[in-house]
Amino acid sequence: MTSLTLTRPDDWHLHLRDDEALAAVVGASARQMGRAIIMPNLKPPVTTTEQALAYRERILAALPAGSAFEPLMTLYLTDRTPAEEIERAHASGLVQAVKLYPAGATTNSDSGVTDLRHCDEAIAAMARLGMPLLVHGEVTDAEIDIFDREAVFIERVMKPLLERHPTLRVVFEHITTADAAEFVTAAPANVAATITAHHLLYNRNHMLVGGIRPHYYCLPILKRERHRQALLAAATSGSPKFFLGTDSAPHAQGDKESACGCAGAYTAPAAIELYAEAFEEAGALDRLEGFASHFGPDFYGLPRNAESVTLVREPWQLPESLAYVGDARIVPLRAGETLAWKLA
Ligand SMILES: NC(=O)N[C@@H](CC(=O)O)C(=O)O
Ligand SMILES: [Zn+2]
Ligand SMILES: [Zn+2]
Repeated sequence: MTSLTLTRPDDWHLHLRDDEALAAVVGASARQMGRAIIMPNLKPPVTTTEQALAYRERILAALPAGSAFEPLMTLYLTDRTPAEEIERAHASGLVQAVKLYPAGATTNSDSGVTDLRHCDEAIAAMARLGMPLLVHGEVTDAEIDIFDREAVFIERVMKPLLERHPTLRVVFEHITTADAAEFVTAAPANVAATITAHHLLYNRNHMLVGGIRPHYYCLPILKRERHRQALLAAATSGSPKFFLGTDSAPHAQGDKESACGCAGAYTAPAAIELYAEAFEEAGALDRLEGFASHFGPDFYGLPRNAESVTLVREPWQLPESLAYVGDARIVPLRAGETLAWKLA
């Protein structure tokens, strides 16, 4: 196959940051994606509808001229989010979902939830309104090994949550383990998952063998090869429960290449190309469109995009780095390397 035309994809999990960083990165996603679910982990986090709508305006203002990219906004759930805030968010028509970060789980998650039982009223409102809860699924207990945090989360948090709120629509974000893929597959239709391109392409050896590669460090951390294989099988299965979410998470080069480097892989500049590479490896390029362009809007109850995009088999080199904030640069995943597919 030398070219592949598909309905324009959407990104159901994206970090765009704010201010200068937003201006530097938004164009990369807008070039590829029709819409994206925008993560609310700013500093301070986006916890109210008013903040989400103001953030949306800043995103729209930062878009390249003529772009039709649509930011779909989210609220950051805290221990104190009132049910009325969920109702306001839903009524706005512009806030699509609410994000659960366990406190301390990842970048800018200090205001995250300490105990989900504090959020029962907000979550009951979401279940009633059909608003999805997007979950960063890792426990944060110091004694749990970083490679086990997702699997333990399923038992300790995800299962009890769905027992208390069986009709809640849940997206298990950026899944990284066979355990999560199996859990989502077995769950009822109100439970789905996003999968990143980097978790489909890489295992922990890519990050750690022959030297530590900070641009492969993200959360949840890359796992063993058998988990990557399970994710690839889920993504290419044709199941509508699994759809595209890049988790493209920009950090300045110096914040990644550091003695204490930030978590997050910047994949937006070549997102669909990276997914195409993963699907091709699995011999499933014909399943890419469902995963990238159909199942996400179907789950969110939104129309599929009307436009299409074309990928061509044409080797091209990703830049070593790109302009970011001030003098700082940002290093995209696979910087300086050659990719097989190119968005026409
Ligand atoms: N994925 C990451 O490693 N980092 C994300 C946060 C997140 O999605 O957990 C970020 O905001 O930098
Ligand atoms: Zn996350
Ligand atoms: Zn994320």
